[in-house]
Order: sequence, then structure tokens, then C-alpha cells
Amino acid sequence: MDEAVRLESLTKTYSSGANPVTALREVTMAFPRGSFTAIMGPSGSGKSTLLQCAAGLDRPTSGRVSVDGTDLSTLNETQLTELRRERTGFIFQSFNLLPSLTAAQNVSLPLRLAGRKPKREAIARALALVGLAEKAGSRPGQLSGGQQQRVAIARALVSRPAVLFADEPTGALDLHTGRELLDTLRKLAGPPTGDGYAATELADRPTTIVMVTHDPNVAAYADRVVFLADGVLAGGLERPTAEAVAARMTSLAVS
Ligand SMILES: Nc1ncnc2c1ncn2[C@@H]1O[C@H](COP(=O)(O)OP(=O)(O)OP(=O)(O)O)[C@@H](O)[C@H]1O
Repeated sequence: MDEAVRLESLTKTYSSGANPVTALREVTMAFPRGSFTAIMGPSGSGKSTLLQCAAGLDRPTSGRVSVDGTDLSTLNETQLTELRRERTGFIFQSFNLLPSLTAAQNVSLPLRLAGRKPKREAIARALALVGLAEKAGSRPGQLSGGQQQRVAIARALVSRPAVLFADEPTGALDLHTGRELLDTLRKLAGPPTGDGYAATELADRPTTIVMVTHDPNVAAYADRVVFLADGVLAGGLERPTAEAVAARMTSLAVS
């Protein structure tokens, strides 16, 4: 099984308001292990909904989501929580770090909340993976925005999840810091598909990355961009360049 995530005929209708909104309609796609995919589309096209359903944070109205070989529809809430904790990580635009805790304590928090005693080595390894081995004792206020976001990534990676979901991870960062962060994500996913790069320390266990972004320059770090429009798939681009992504976005906006 070389797919980390599979979506099959995923449909999501929100029926809380006066008029039901169908945010996703029969979306089928797969995310191969170790791939780095960007999800793009106009505002309201269903990107965040797709990410939330794929990560098991929300349930689809119909269709199926499999993560690391497990069909989420077969799980009860407790099992779903467990799967999210063990096999997925999530990073958001806001870093959501606790200011009174050190970087290491922030990284260990999810495990502590789950009632487990985190291993020192696991915390150190997660911080080292994002280049912050020296900052374990620093509090968020002593770190730059980019370093804080990397702590958030380390926290998401501490259980070495199969999949890392990211919703606008560079949204709150300046250009330079955003690039550093994307380089970190790129390394975690392994070399771009098809490139003969030397194996990295992570090559034995690449992380699959699924990232929502509005920015073509950010999407260009991915192996592939998948476009959504009005809740349906609207094609994709392999080995994207920022220019090609921007052109496709413009055509989606006018169509
Ligand atoms: N909890 C909710 N209740 C009702 N409607 C919702 C809810 N969440 C999203 N929607 C609607 O579903 C559609 C898709 O929203 P979604 O947030 O997934 O789009 P998006 O592509 O991520 O948008 P953006 O780029 O603006 O963040 C929109 O019409 C939105 O208004």
C-alpha cells in the first residue's frame, strides 16, 4: 500500500444554516507516501473542508477517507482520536504554542495530554528534524515567528506521523522565514518526485504532506498541485512552477 491518504467520492454538506452548503462534491484522489501536495482553489472552493475531512477532524456526509490504510468510517470517536494522535499531524497558520512552556515542553504537550510520558530522545529528535535542537529550552517569546512555526511542526511530528496536514502554514510568516519553513517541509517529504537527490536522513521514513495555500510561490515547493473549484476537482499540475500555478488560478477565477 503506497498511498498515505485516499479520498473516495468525498462529499460534505453543511446543513447548519438556513440553506445547506455542499462544500465538497464526489472528490476522489490519493496522496502517495512521501508526496508533498498543495491544495489550491478560489476562496470557498472547499480546501479547508477537504483538509479537515482528510485529517479526520470532521466527518464527510458521504464517501470514504483512508489514512495510512485505515478506513476512518469504521472508527468510533475514541479510535479516531487515537488515529489522529498516532498517525497524523496538523499545523495551522497560527502556531498555537503555549507561551509559558519551553519549546521542548510545547512539543511534548500532545503526548502528555494523551497521558503518555514522552521520551526525551523523541522530543530532541523532533526538534532536531526542524533544525531547532539548540532551542529546546527557549520559550516562544524568545523565538522568531519562523522558529515558533517550526516548534509547531516538531510538535506535529513528535509521534512520527505518516501524514502532516498544513493549512496555510506560512500565512503568518515573512517571505524569507516562509521559505525556510517550506524548505523544512520539503526535506520532511523527501526529494521531489523523480529527482535523483542523495538520500537524506529522512529518506527511510518520509512524511506525506498535504498543504492548503493561496500562494503560487508556496505551492511551487510541492510535487503536485491539486485544484478545487466549487467543491469539485479542477485538475492538477505535476512539478509545478509558481508561474504555471498562478496562470491556472487565474483561469479558475474567470471560468
Ligand atoms: N462550518 C460550516 N458551516 C457552514 N458552511 C461552511 C462551514 N465551513 C465551510 N462552509 C462553507 O463551505 C464552503 C467551502 O468552505 P471552505 O472553508 O472549505 O473553503 P476554502 O476553499 O478553504 O475557503 P478559503 O480559501 O476562503 O479559506 C464555503 O461556501 C463555506 O462558506
